Amino acid sequence: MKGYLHLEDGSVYTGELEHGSSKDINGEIVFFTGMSGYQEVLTDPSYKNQIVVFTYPLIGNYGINISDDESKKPQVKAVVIYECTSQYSHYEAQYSFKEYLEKWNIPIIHHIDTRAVVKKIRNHGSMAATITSKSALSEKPSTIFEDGVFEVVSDKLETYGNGEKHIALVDFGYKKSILTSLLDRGCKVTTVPFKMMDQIGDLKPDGVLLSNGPGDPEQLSNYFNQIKKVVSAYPTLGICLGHQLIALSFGAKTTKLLFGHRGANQPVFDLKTNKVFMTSQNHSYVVIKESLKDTDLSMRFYHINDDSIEGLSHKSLPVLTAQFHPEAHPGPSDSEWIFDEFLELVAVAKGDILYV
Ligand SMILES: NC(=O)CC[C@H](N)C(=O)O
Repeated sequence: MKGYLHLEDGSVYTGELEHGSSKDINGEIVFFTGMSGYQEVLTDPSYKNQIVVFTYPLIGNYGINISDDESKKPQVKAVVIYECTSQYSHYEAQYSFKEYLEKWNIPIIHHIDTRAVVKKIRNHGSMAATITSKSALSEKPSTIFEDGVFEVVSDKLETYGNGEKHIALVDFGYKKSILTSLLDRGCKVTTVPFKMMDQIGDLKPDGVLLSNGPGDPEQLSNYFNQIKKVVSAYPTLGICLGHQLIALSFGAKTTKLLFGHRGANQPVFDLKTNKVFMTSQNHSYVVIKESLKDTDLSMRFYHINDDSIEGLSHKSLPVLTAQFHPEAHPGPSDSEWIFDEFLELVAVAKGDILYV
């Protein structure tokens, strides 16, 4: 069926719509630049309710398997691609890209000029978009988006592994790879829905990890006091949304980037080692540098392309934060050592080692 992608600025792109429902699909449109990793992107809860444009022009060629999901189902609202192949080839693949999204009733609009769409987003900023079978709309795409974070979080605590170090993983929509990164390092992990953070004390964890998650971190302002208490009490790692929430809870401010960082080759500078490494990223919001001035936080990492903050440390507490994704999936594993550094902070606090 012929389909149309309408952007907030009035531009319209024509393509082929697969499994579009009679309802128009509305959401924030963002783009991902990695050449592979589409399955992880589809299932990353941080993309909840977003319409994702894949810049790589051929999507689906290695199908969808049962092990690379980052959560139990696709989270994106819709996808925009150039060519979507049904002919996949991979020994682990179980479905084609189309079959998988059809199963979950998620629309694909393909044969869209994705280069033109991405250029538009880069100049204008991420916008609201509507995908529909109608060539003209009576109203502009709505800029009111659902608060995804309340939809992606489980309602109970769950414990995995039986390692010696016990980590409370505060769930704002965590990616499975964050959990496996801790389990692979011999930790016992209890996932704690953010609404149940008051139960962390009972767990007596050795450390806390604040996860990634969708939406504007400011929407969680009711939790800032509680987050500050938790972070002040345990060695902590914050990843992406978790990093932003730590910054806000300690008095810094965040803002929205023009079009965000979403891809697998984002270069980051580490002020501690004076080294650059490649990272996987997926975020729109960033911590404002000047807002750190009156806080006890300082910049540890920054993005080489636009100088934005990519991670923080605390002047006296064992706290480390990363705006990028050390668990990768998709993307390079160059920053996996962030988990090791966090577990060293945990070991020092436990008295297992003297200092990092
Ligand atoms: N991956 C994430 O945790 C994303 C954080 C936040 N939702 C943002 O877009 O900036």
